Amino acid sequence: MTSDNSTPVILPLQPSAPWDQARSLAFSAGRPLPFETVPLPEALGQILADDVAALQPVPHYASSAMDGWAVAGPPPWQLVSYKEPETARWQIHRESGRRPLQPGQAVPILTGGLIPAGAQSVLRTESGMLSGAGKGAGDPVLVLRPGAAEPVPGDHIRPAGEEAAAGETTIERGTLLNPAHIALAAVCGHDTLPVLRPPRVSLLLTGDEVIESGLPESGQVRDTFGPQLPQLVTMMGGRIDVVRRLSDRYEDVKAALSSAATDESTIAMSSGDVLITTGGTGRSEADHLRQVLEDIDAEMLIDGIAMRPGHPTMLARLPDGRLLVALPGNPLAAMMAVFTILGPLLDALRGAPLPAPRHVLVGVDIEPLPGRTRLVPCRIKNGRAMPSPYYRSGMLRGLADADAVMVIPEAGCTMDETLTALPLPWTVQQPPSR
Ligand SMILES: Nc1nc2c(c(=O)[nH]1)N[C@H]1C(S)=C(S)[C@@H](COP(=O)(O)OP(=O)(O)OC[C@H]3O[C@@H](n4cnc5c(N)ncnc54)[C@H](O)[C@@H]3O)O[C@H]1N2
Ligand code: MOO
Repeated sequence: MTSDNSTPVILPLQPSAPWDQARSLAFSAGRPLPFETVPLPEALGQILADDVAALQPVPHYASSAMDGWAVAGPPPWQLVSYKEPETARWQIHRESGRRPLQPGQAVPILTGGLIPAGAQSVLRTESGMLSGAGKGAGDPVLVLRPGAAEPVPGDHIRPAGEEAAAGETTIERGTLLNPAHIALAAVCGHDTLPVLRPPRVSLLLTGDEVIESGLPESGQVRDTFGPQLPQLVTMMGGRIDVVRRLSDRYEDVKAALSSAATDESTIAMSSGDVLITTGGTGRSEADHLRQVLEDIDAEMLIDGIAMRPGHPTMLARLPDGRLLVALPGNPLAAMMAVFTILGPLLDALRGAPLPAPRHVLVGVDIEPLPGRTRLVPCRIKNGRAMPSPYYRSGMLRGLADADAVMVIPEAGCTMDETLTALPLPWTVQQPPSR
C-alpha cells in the first residue's frame, strides 16, 4: 500500500470491538484501588492487600482435644484434684495446667483445657475410671477401663503452634477472602484486615417508559434493572453508592454525567469509581448518551461490541476519571454487557484477576453469524451445553434458568465442539485453578 497527498489511505471503519478484545480492554481500563482497613466481617469477599501472619502461635497453648484426664507416665495415676472455679470456662481451662504433673499423676481436663507441664497424653473419659474415691483414702486413683488401650505420648493433645508458628504467613496478599479466611484471621489474632477498596458504583437508570411497579400499559415496560442491578453489582464485588432514575432529556443526561455535584445523590455519584447507565445507547433522536459523552469530552474506550445481544454497549472514561459502563436498554442485552465488560472492569478495580475462560461441549450445531459473537444462555444436560430458546435481547427466561452463557463464535459451531462459557455470578464458583 502506498500513500501520498493525492491518495489518502482509508482505514477500514472498525465501529465495534471484537468480543474477546472488549473483555480485555475493560479489564485493562481498571487499576486496583487503594487499600482500606476494615473489621473482619466486612473483609469477606474482598481482596487481601497484605500478607496476614499469625500474631502468636496457633494454637497459642497446648490443649486437650478431649474431655478426660491429662496423665503423666503409665497407669495407674493418682488423681491430682483442683477446685474448679465457678466462673468462666477459660478459668476452668487454665486450672488444669496450673501444677506440673509427676509421673503417675493425672488431673481432670476439659476439651480446650491447658495441658500441665509433665503430662504426656490425655486419657478420654470413656477410657478411664476412678477407683478408691469416697473411702477417705485421699485423692482417688485413675485406672484404665477394661479393654481401653494405654495412651501413647501425644494422644489427644493439640500442641501449641501446630497450625502456625508466631509470625508465619497464613493468608497471602491478593487472596479473595472467603468465610474460612475470616475465621483464620481471627484465630491468628487479627481484628481488622487490609483489603483493596471495592469499587463504588453508581447506577443511572433511564427510560421515560419504564415503570417501577404494577402492570405496564402498552408502550410502557416494567423496570428489570432497578430490582436486579444493585444486588448483581454487589455479587460481583462492587459497592453501590447511589441509584438514580433519570429522564431521557439531553440536559438531564448531561447534568447527571457531569462531575459538578448539585445535590446529595450527585455528590455520592461523582465520588464513585464506576457509573452504570441503562438504555439510551442507540442512535435515535431519543437517545442522547453518545452525544453527551462527545459533548463532555469523554474518552470512548469501547463504542459497541461485535456481539449479539448487547451490540450498542459502551465503555468510556469521563473527564473526572470515572468509568462509565453504558448498558443497552434491552434486558438480556444489558446482562450480556454486564458479563462481558462490567465483570472484568470490577475485577480489575478490586485487584482480582481476569477469570480464566471455562469451556463446555456444545450439544447442537449452530449456524454462522458473520461479524457477531453470540452470547446465549444455556443449560448443561448430559455434559453438553444446550442453548435456551429464550435468547432474544428482550427475554429473561433463558438467563433465569441458565447454568452458564455460551459464547458462540461468528463461524458457528458443530455438536461436540468445545466452546468458551461464562459462569454466572450467582452460580456456585468452581475452585480457582492454582
Ligand atoms: N435503527 C436501529 N435501532 C436499534 C439498533 C440499531 O442498531 N439500529 N439496535 C438495537 C439494539 S441491538 C438495542 S440493544 C437497542 C439499544 O437500545 P437503547 O440502549 O438505546 O435502549 P432504549 O432504546 O432506551 O431501550 C431499548 C428497549 O429496552 C427497554 N428498556 C429500557 N430500560 C428498561 C428497563 N429498565 N427495564 C426493562 N426494559 C427496559 C425499552 O423499553 C426498549 O424496549 O436498540 C435497538 N434499536
Ligand atoms: O444488541 Mo441488542 O443489545 O441485541 O438487543
